[in-house]
Amino acid sequence: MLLQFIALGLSLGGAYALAGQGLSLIHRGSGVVNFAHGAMVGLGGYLSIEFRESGLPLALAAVLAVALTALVGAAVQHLVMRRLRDAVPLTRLIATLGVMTVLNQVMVLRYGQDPKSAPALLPTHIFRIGDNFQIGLDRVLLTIIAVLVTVVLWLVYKRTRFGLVTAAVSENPRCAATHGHSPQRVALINWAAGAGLAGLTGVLLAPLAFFTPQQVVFLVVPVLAVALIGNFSSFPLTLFGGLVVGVTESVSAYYIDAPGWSTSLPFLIIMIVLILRGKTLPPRGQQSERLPKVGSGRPPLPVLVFLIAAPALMLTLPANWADAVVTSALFGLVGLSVVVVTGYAGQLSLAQFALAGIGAFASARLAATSGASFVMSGIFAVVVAVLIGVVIALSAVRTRGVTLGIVTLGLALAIQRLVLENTDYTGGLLGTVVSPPSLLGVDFDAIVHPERYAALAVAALVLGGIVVSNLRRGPAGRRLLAVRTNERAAASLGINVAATKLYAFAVGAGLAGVAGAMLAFRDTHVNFVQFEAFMSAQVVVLVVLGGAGYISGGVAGSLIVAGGVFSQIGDTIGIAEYMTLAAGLMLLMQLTTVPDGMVAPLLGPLAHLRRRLPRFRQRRAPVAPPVAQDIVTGGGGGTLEVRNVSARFGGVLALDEVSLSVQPGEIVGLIGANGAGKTTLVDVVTGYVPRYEGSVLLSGNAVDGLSATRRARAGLGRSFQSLELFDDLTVHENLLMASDRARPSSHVLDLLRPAPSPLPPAAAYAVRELELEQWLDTPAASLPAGVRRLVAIGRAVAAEPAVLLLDEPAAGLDEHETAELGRLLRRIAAVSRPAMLLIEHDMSLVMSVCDRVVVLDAGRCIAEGTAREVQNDPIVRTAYFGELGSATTRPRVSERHTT
Ligand SMILES: Nc1ncnc2c1ncn2[C@@H]1O[C@H](COP(=O)(O)OP(=O)(O)OP(=O)(O)O)[C@@H](O)[C@H]1O
Repeated sequence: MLLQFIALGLSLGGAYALAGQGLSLIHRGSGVVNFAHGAMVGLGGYLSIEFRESGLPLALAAVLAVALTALVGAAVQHLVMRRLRDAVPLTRLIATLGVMTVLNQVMVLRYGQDPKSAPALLPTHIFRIGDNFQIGLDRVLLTIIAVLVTVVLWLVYKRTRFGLVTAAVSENPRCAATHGHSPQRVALINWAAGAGLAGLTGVLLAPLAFFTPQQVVFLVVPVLAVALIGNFSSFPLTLFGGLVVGVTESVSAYYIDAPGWSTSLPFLIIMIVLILRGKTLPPRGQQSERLPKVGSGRPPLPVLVFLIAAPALMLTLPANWADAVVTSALFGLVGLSVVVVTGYAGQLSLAQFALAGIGAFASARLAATSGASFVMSGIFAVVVAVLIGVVIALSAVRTRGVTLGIVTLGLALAIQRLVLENTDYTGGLLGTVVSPPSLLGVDFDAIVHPERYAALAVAALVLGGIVVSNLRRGPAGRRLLAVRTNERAAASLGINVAATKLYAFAVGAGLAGVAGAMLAFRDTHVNFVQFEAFMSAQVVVLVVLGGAGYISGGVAGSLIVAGGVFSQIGDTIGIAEYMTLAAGLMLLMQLTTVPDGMVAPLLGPLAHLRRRLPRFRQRRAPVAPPVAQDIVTGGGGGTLEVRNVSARFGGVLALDEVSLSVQPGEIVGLIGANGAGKTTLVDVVTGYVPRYEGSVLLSGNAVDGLSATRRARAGLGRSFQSLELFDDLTVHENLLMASDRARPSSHVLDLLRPAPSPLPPAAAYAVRELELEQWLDTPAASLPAGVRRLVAIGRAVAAEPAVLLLDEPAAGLDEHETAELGRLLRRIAAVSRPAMLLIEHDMSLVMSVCDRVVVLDAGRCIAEGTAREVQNDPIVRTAYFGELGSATTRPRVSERHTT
């Protein structure tokens, strides 16, 4: 019997492998992870069914279906992806969600929701071995076709010129273009080939399975898992991955009775591997992705007035409109959760509607089993949704970007299949029966009083909006934006990146939980199938369409949702069923024209107007009076001691037994040629290179083993050679980040009322000394290069660290600015007395401010002394000033002292 399941798994695995190869081709040729791949498989299958039904011969129907799907793939590349070629991977991923929506809706409209299957295409002769084993020839052939396609692809991409050109384009499109290869042509061919393979998978699967438009789009989940095993590049590994996933799925169906486990298990295993393989902080040089612009979180006055009056207005609505308002308002709440998680914290979550499903499940089950009230059930929904949200967020701690999207979509599907579709848990086929809700003695039965329920839903949305607005304007929101913009810089200021992500998911899950509970109590028989994973992807599509960085963007998108307000309008003119299709198409157009969302062009000028009107000018606390004595380090200056530190990257020994110490109030220069190991030393000291030998001590206490965040909190401050400013934040906010410290209570209080944030004295001092006053309200992304550098220094100083490590702070500064910087460093050393390590190539600055200088060469410390001693040291002159040949064979300073 087990053998039978393995054989069935191999044929399923063949289909996964075939589709997985297509997904990999698209990624190879264009760098896009195509979330619409399942929909393309469905398209191929449905087309073959349609052609067969229209009387075309079997083979012709199959060939036409594959060719048309390939054409659709080429069209997606030509019409959408080509225009997004310079967009970040996340935007391109969201575009494929738009394509998924469009194809899904085309299938729904053309073929309906009922399951469909095709007549046999391949020979169906049955092989039997004994009583317990039988398999159809068509299934065997499916696996053989997958193997043959893999071999052909391997040969084409390894041995042909086209394969080489694709490899070159995927490695470096610009460089390939300069050699006369068109990246767009390569992408077009690979999209057509990849979609064609998806179509072929659909054609071969359609006779073996029943297709529904909703289910078939989620074939993308196992196929993504398969492509991940092949790392989106290796054909043999993708084949192997397909067969393994297919067999695991089939065999787990043999061993596990509970529904959903067989399809969820392989994916869950891969998720765990992905999460374990990930890193808590991205590596040096990894650029943060530019995400959509973020609004100020302040609602314009007329909108505020309308929102407060809105619940009262809802009481006058007729029943069908009230229903539409409930749908839009509650989707709006889930939309707000996407604004928090994706817009503010920059984490792509495709599981937000699944979290609403969890909220619905928890509240309805509690009410049904214990008779708990509507309010109690709602509170329980929030608690459970937050807990599950935090579990989902654990994946965001170690994965990011596209991978996180894959992981969260897989988890949404697992929640759907394991919990929400399991009738053992959900109260049988009738669903969970709950009593109509009432609040403060008022009946809110959505069937008897739909207008009251609409008022309640809108009130919940308004409250949700206020919570998100408070979040955006307070320190907690700044931390989310800091993490979204630059995780490394956030950690350098003591922000706990992992906790911040968990917090964003928790707040988002809370909002989604409320929406879920209210969606549940809308009916007396709660059916959880409405919370399918497809809707999680749909919510992201709608919110990105509206504007993921704006509260109004999250709400605007929800107006278009099926059954929502625009559907109701569409109903009156007979176009309601086309609304979701329209939303998908609009998203594809919007991403190429207004990538920040539909509300952005509206809110931009409003914000500009607000800045110009004195009454509404940004209300931020004034900069503190400029008194030098104000700069006080938290615990006074500290001592830095580096003992015999060695660090390597693969075969490169970047640091070789380096030892040095810096005393409170002392400025030590660290000089050396490019690649000498200076930045690596700063990375080691501040926790960015966690693996090293030797020891780092802060004021006598070893900090080895502590994370970058904990070292920053202990008093180790730094600046970055690449600055790593929070580009989405203003200069003022960048400086505030240095002093914001999250208290446990502030995580909740900030949601109720954002705390005022005056600039701390050290930051105010840096602002004055570095002449940054006029730039305080400018977003860091819009600053001139020199000012950016000054802000980076100001931010490091504003954190009032006990030890301050500055990595080439003067690079790019003019003479006047460098002199200012020198003066500032000396005054900080004299007044607040941190130990300062200054990496600098500008020797005049080093000579003028440093008490001592340490010279690194090829990872070794070769000299140490006063600036003048070092400058006159013949070994240093050889190694650094390049008077003679290489000095890599020179003894390190400790050896010189002992000889
Ligand atoms: N993440 C990494 N992976 C592999 N090698 C690395 C990595 N980071 C640094 N290196 C190598 O370690 C050595 C030291 O590099 P490091 O950037 O610390 O030098 P540096 O003195 O700061 O140079 P520069 O003045 O150019 O910044 C170099 O050979 C570099 O190529």
